[in-house]
Amino acid sequence: MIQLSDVSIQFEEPILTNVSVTFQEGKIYGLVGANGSGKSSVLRAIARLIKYEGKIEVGGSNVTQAQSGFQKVMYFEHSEWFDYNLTAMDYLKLYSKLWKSEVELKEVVSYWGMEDYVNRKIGKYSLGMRQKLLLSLYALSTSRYLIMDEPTNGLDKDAVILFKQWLEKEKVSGKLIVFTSHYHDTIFELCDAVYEIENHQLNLVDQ
Ligand SMILES: Nc1ncnc2c1ncn2[C@@H]1O[C@H](COP(=O)(O)OP(=O)(O)OP(=O)(O)O)[C@@H](O)[C@H]1O
Repeated sequence: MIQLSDVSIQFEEPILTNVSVTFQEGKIYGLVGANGSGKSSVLRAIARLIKYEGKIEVGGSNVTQAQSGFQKVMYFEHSEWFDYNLTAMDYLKLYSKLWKSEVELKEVVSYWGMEDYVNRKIGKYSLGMRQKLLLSLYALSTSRYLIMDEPTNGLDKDAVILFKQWLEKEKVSGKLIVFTSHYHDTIFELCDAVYEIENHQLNLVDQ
């Protein structure tokens, strides 16, 4: 469970004001909103990367006080976070160790079709290639809480199909997934619930 209780986020302007919502394991949640409405900020708050007021509990533990230490949620915001001098294989090995993954690296590389470039430096990848690497890090994560910012960014249609298949498998295994995307993304078909950020609130959208 991820539970936001009376959460407010504010920069120069308010982003969220006194929002309470609960996300359950084994379900997929979508988050939409206008550009700049605060979608990424909500995910960053859940991942404890920014300050907020109120309480955010992940799996029952209180994370009101941002603390370093074990990162319970899996959040890799976007492919610009990669060090372009490293290779996909460097990251796959690192995440496999960090999350004590039992998934074979070979399987992940093959699922996302990264065989041809897995040992090349990330700086030479296209946007879609970097995004497949980013998604493959989620596939290695053993976290029950997958928080994703625009996961289909840069993917071609075949890769979107792979992503949808993978996401459904993760859901069936009991994971809780929250992702943001833009209004017309077909991945919202997979969601158990979609919320829209409007007027600093999270409003449930009729699907
Ligand atoms: N670290 C920060 N300091 C100050 N303002 C910030 C910071 N991060 C985000 N903002 C502001 O908060 C607002 C929400 O930004 P955020 O990136 O969460 O929106 P978003 O809904 O994800 O946008 P987009 O759809 O364009 O990706 C924006 O006005 C942005 O300028």
